[in-house]
Amino acid sequence: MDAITQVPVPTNEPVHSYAPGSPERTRIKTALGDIATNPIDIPHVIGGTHRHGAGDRVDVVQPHRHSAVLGTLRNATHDDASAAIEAATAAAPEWRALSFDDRAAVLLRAADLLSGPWRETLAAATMLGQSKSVQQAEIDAPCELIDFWRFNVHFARQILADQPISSPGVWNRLEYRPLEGFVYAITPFNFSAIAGNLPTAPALMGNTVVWKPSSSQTVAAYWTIKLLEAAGMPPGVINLVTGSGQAVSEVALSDPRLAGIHFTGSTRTFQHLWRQIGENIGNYAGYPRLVGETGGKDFVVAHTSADEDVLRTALIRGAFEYQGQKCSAASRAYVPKSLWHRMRDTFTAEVDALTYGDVTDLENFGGALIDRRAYEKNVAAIERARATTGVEIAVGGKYDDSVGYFVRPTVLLADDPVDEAMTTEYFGPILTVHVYDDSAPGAFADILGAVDSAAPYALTGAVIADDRRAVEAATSALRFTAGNFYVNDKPTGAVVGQQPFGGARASGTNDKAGSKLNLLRWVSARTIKETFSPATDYRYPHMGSE
Ligand SMILES: NC(=O)c1ccc[n+]([C@@H]2O[C@H](COP(=O)([O-])OP(=O)(O)OC[C@H]3O[C@@H](n4cnc5c(N)ncnc54)[C@H](O)[C@@H]3O)[C@@H](O)[C@H]2O)c1
Ligand SMILES: N[C@@H](CCC=O)C(=O)O
Repeated sequence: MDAITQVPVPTNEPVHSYAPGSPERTRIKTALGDIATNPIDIPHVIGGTHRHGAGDRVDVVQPHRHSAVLGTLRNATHDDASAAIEAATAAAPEWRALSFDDRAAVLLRAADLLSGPWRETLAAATMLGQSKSVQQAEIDAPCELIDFWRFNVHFARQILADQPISSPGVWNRLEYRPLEGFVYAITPFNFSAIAGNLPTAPALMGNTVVWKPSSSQTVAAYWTIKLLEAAGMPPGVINLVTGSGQAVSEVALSDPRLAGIHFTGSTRTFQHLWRQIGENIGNYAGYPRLVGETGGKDFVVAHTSADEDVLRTALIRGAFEYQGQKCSAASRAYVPKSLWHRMRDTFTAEVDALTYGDVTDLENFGGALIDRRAYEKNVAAIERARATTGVEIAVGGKYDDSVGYFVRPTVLLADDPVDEAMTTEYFGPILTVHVYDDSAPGAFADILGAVDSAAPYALTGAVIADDRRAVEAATSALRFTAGNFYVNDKPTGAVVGQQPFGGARASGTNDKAGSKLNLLRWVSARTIKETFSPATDYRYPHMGSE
């Protein structure tokens, strides 16, 4: 008989320190050596078969040492895309017929494997392939992905338990069916955890998936699918196709069976996909669910009462960890003049001292930008700032791509609160500060208005203030300016189960990855009403004669 089970109560995966002398430091060095010296011929994984398609070959390199090749992928062709969709379709009946517990067990086992023997493999692949410091890789590839897998199971169980009431003689039930068709997961370069979550969240809810990771993240993506196989994920449930995704979208977006897109990446790409789907809307069996978490121009606004050390730390960690390549990274700051005068020298000296370099040297704070395109975009932003009246480079502004795609942590000062540098996502280590005159009456309220209206995004933001009235004013004035709002903290580093993550406006559909809200997008509920004493006469009592 089927039991009503309870899934394990999740807790956040502890973050290892990798301090000198720690056992994890020894283990990660071994894993880094293994991955760096064994380049992979990366296959597509379709219906459980590892196959090398006929598409162009693309090298995946270490961004901080671009001569070092970690592997070679192939751009998926139309044939590869069709095969992946067919494999997902073929696997669907058996996968959705499995009990929730059976599906959940695959992800819980994957989480345990990642917490144990697979931990350093995924962390090292993320360090080398995406140029993350060991600390940044640790909070991503093992910890956040483990949390996604464990917490999603817990939240999914809550969804299944959410049932309607029943009146006497009736039993009402909600059946949480998977979507009819396949889900297309398209994932970004910057988080291996997001890459692992986007295909697995719909799979947990009973869907089968075509997964197209970012080319730059494909080494870690490959290890993720190997890990899922080791955890018992049946063939065809998640089908990995590599490369640019152009051909995959041409096939997937014109397939009537497309049931949903689970996307994280730039606003531009998501809008492109949305437009294509709009154009094809009459051709689908239903209305594809579109879930997209996209760009940001994330802010820190400081009040006159802000603690200088708190503000400095929030700015440095928020803007320059992972070279500013988090969608949540602080990239515009509003600092009162009275405070800026006191903190400028210490702040710029600390920024100047940040070390970016080869991430295998664990003493470094950060690494390089992901690729040449990102490097050139940030170099152009710096040179534009240098040439623009009213914009000053307070610190940084240097770059060098001879070995890796390195851009120094840079702080710009912009007189104009709507200068391009205050409104455009550069996705690199550039923080623009606007210093406002806090001696004028109503200055804080005015600056909150500027924060709200400057950029089209609404992803993350922070207020730094000790005066409670300022905290309240910012929380209220910026209600729609960020989907993740922080008080006296940096705007990055959301933890699954603690700060559900996502933003609105141009930043996405705000479906909060790693929460119940996201999982609900991957089910289509059926209401079942069963009547135990059905009516046998159509006439109502009021129809009787007096
Ligand atoms: N809001 C969030 O949760 C969040 C999280 C991480 C990153 N981001 C955003 O992601 C961006 C950086 O990531 P990126 O450079 O990987 O973004 P991107 O849009 O360039 O790429 C994202 C993914 O889309 C793929 N892609 C691009 N065109 C495609 C097409 N026509 N068909 C299929 N796939 C296609 C890419 O290959 C990649 O896998 C930033 O804007 C950042 O803010 C947002
Ligand atoms: N969830 C991450 C950001 C993900 C986007 O890149 C954070 O909160 O810093």
